[in-house]
Amino acid sequence: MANTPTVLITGASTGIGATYAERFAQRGHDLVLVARDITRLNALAAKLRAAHKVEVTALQADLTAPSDLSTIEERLRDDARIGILINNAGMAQSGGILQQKPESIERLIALNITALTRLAAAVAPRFAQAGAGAIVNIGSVVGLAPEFGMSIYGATKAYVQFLSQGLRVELAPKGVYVQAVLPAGTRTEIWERAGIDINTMRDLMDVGELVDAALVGFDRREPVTIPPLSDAGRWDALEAARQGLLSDLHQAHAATRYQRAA
Ligand SMILES: NC(=O)C1=CN([C@@H]2O[C@H](COP(=O)(O)OP(=O)(O)OC[C@H]3O[C@@H](n4cnc5c(N)ncnc54)[C@H](OP(=O)(O)O)[C@@H]3O)[C@@H](O)[C@H]2O)C=CC1
Ligand SMILES: CC(=O)[C@H](N)C(=O)O
Repeated sequence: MANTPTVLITGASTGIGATYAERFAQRGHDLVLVARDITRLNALAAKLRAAHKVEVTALQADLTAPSDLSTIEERLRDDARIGILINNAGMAQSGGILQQKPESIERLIALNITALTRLAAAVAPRFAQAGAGAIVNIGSVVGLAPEFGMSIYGATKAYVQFLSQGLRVELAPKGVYVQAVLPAGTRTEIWERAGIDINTMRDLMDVGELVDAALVGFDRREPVTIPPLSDAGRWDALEAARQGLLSDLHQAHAATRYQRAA
């Protein structure tokens, strides 16, 4: 695989995805940009070609639409130049489960879970075969916090984190790098799209700062990168507690505390 492989970025028309596109173009990577708004994608592609002399392909796709998703899967399977997947496209919802309609739940899961998983699964065999490649999945700190009251969105992001950690276990021995990035609130259009007034949000991170931090983690080959977390030991402690709990599970018998007194 090339030293500067082509990067396929989903949700690249704005926000975190568009910023990844700029940063990878600055590094000299050719790009494949995916989103629904082809006008915005074409404008970004033209700007990046002119500024950085890289090849940029814009692909219009609604990743919740089965035929569009299949097209992007095919591209990931077949285009051997693509060596990095930034699985970024995602959406949020305002409110908890009592506020959601079946269609909006369906769409959220289709984009945040199904599309992200299928794209990773499409590219993984080729990367594993090549013994190289990187899959970056954008989760959220909301996936760590059921307390935030965004249960469905948070659950999709907890899934992204679990999937990323699992894929790392499966694919790292085959030379494939998998990173989960967990941003906290970041200044992008996601808030407005979810019907949340951005002016009600305090302390949002600038999107450039977020992506630059995520790329520090990428360059270090971190499994999980949490840009707003100062003390890395906090994450390590959480992981150690989880591992400790696993080692205390005994499958053959219910724990004594669940056994009825005879
Ligand atoms: N901003 C934040 O506070 C945080 C964001 N995140 C995560 O980061 C990721 C990016 O978010 P952010 O940049 O903020 O969001 P934005 O809303 O700014 O951008 C979302 C991107 O995804 C694309 N997109 C949305 N729906 C679809 C679809 N059905 N098919 C294809 N592309 C789609 C949009 O393009 P188009 O409309 O052209 O299709 C756009 O390019 C998401 O996964 C989000 O959950 C995580 C934590 C915090
Ligand atoms: C809307 C949100 O909650 C945000 N995208 C996040 O994940 O923090």
